[in-house]
Amino acid sequence: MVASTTAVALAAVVAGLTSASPNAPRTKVGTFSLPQVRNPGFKKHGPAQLAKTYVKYGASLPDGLARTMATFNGRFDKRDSGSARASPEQYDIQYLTPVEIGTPPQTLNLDVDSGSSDLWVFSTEMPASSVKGQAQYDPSKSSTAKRVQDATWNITYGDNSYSEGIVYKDVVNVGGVSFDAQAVEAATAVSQTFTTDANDDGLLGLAFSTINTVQPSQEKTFFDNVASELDAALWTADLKYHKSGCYDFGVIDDSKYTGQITYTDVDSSDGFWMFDVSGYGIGNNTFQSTSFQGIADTGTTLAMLPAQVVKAYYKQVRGAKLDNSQGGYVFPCQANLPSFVYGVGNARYEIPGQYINYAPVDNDGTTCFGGIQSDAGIGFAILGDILLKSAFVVFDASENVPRLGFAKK
Ligand SMILES: O=C(c1ccc(-c2ccco2)nc1O)N(Cc1ccccn1)C1CC1
Repeated sequence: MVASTTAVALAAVVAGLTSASPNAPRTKVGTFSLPQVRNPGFKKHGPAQLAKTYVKYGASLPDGLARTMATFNGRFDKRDSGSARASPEQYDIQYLTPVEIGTPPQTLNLDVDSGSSDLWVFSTEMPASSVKGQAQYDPSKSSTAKRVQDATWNITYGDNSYSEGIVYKDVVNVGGVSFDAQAVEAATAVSQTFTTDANDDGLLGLAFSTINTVQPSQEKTFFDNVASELDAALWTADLKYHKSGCYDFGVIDDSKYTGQITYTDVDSSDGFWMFDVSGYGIGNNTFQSTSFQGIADTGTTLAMLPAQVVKAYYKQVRGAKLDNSQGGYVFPCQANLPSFVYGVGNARYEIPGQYINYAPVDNDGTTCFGGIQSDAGIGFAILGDILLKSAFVVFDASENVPRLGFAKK
């Protein structure tokens, strides 16, 4: 998570889930074929398959089988998937997604962040002076909130923003997918960068639970808690340039991308969705097959790439310069920016030059800040929103080795 400067958010509207009415008139369809696709989330389970057969033919379950199924406390009940809107703040600094917490539900707009693993929220447990317009989680108004005694958390992000607090377990619903004992990390203090972002009510971390900061007992991310109930243990990000996108859970919506999804293995040993970028290209110049490690981070606004790559990019931009007072490369706002191509395996994905003109740094819009900046000092590249919004991205934890999928759209 590293948002950058000023932010004015759009009100987030929950993307309603629609489904065809079961009583819709049946039209004669003649013949149709349903290509069989492997369900990536299918888990072989003999008793469940046998139980489904008994239920399908209306037979009652034999006692032993009924007991076996009962031990799975509904784990084999209706499978699940969900969809939640991701609304951009000004300059797409970050995307906010409505999340319902507690009973009755309290809706907070959270920054879905694949670069961190804490679900933390502005709360009534923090001083009023730190709250400037954000919605606050009030556990005293939730009949299902339970304090996790002696649990605390604190997290510092790459832009030196930080937050800390205490922990409750409560019901959390994201786009229709619900978990009834999610660790909700109620802030007791946040840095000024969070206080000044009036529309961001907290973060929903979707990196790996190994870097969750709750102590003394680490907590699981929302995704890790619901993964076993989803039709497939994956979620997808369809972020867009200057308009609302969508996070889906448990399903790959084939209407949201074109062509094939290219998958690449993830090294989650640092807790991030880290993978190998296979190379890069600038505009129509030859693709450079020089690979580097990067993480897919929906919570970081910009694309932080190896210094040599960034230098080569801005060499193609007349008037571009590294301005340390601004904290990175700037250029004349009228500059005609080349596109940037990144490789995943043999696939190539293009970021239009327009996406790389991030925002003006001055009031008269003369000088603009680049959407591609150097990853110097971080230790790996960060493929943030500037880059992710040019693709449909699958965060897939359905197999032993997690993987990322990228597709054009
Ligand atoms: O802000 C974070 C970030 C996220 C989570 C944690 C963390 C510490 C403990 C648990 O999670 N620490 C970070 O620093 N960026 C982005 C970034 C950008 C620029 C410089 C450094 N980083 C992590 C994803 C890479």
